[in-house]
Amino acid sequence: MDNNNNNSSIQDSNKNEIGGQGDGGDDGGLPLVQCVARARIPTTQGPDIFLHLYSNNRDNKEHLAIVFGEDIRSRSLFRWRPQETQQDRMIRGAYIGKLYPGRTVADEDDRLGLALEFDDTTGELLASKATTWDVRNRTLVRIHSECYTGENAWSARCDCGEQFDRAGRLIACDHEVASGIKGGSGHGVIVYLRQEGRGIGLGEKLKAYNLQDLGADTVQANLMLKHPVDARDFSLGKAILLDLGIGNIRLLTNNPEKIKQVDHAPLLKCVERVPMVPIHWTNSNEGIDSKEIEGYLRTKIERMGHLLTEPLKLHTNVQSTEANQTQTQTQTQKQMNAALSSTSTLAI
Ligand SMILES: Nc1nc2c(ncn2[C@@H]2O[C@H](COP(=O)(O)OP(=O)(O)OP(=O)(O)O)[C@@H](O)[C@H]2O)c(=O)[nH]1
Ligand SMILES: [Zn+2]
Repeated sequence: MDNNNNNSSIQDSNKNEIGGQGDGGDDGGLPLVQCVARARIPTTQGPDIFLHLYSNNRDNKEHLAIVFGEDIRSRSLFRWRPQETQQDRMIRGAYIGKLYPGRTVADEDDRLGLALEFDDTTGELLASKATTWDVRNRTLVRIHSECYTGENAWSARCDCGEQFDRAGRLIACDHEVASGIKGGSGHGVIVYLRQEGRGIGLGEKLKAYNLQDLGADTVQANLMLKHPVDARDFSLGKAILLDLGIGNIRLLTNNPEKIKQVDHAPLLKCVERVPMVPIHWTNSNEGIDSKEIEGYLRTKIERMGHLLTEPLKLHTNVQSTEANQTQTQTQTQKQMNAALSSTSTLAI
């Protein structure tokens, strides 16, 4: 295909900075997302991944998609833009195959013998089986919420960093022997949403941690700070998945609310839940082991309905822990209520 001609015939496409969703179907009120740039990242773990950076019309945060599989293509990234050159497209990451020194054409990969095709009128990528992941495939997906402490500060208060690593390993492998889980065989997506602290931000999460050290659980701490238990919104994640041409999700989660929220019929369907069992539960020599994480998991199971069925191996006896917790929490609640009503020191 002569891509320069193609370019001139699609001047009307992509008039807006922010593009449409997925295969162009009804987006049912989802935010508009636009993949701004994509690049190949060779990893220390094995496979190359393709990092996608998104803008959107809901917030000004840089949400990300970590894509395993070169053929999972962002529709908004690949769509032809008026007047752009093949070099522009390669720089944005809208190329097939791999870049190499001296490459001049984005839409064709001579080495693979493959070429992308586009609608002459709209500039939309025409997804063919040879070049593009099929929207009907069941795709392993993790929708991950940012957690600075768990990902960068070696926190043993939560398992976010561990879950992030594990999601990548599961997507890369065919089959995880220890759990029997069928992997993604190199195809899948980790959507990385910038909703730190279940949406309350890092500063507020740190305050919540101090309340937890004073005896509150994660749910109580959020409520004491006058935040919802979970302030997250997964609609940006859905819009990103649709933009990537994903239709059937095998969702890595224990969170029933996430399963409910991710469905967006008829375009996006959670066809399977793949459990995220803490590594320490299956191998006591590995994974995070701390009394804080046990409290965190306990609260998830007992107060947030997370689908974790393994018995908790608490550092202390379950019943006495519950009794102690109730006592401490009552005390803390009283102290906190008093503090909240009499002074502004804990006000947000
Ligand atoms: N407010 C608050 N946020 C937390 C706390 N611990 C972890 N987080 C945040 O929780 C988010 C991770 O969500 P989780 O509820 O742990 O897990 P999930 O993603 O809902 O569920 P899974 O898919 O099963 O992992 C990240 O944004 C973390 O920053 C906490 O104690 N308080
Ligand atoms: Zn975390």
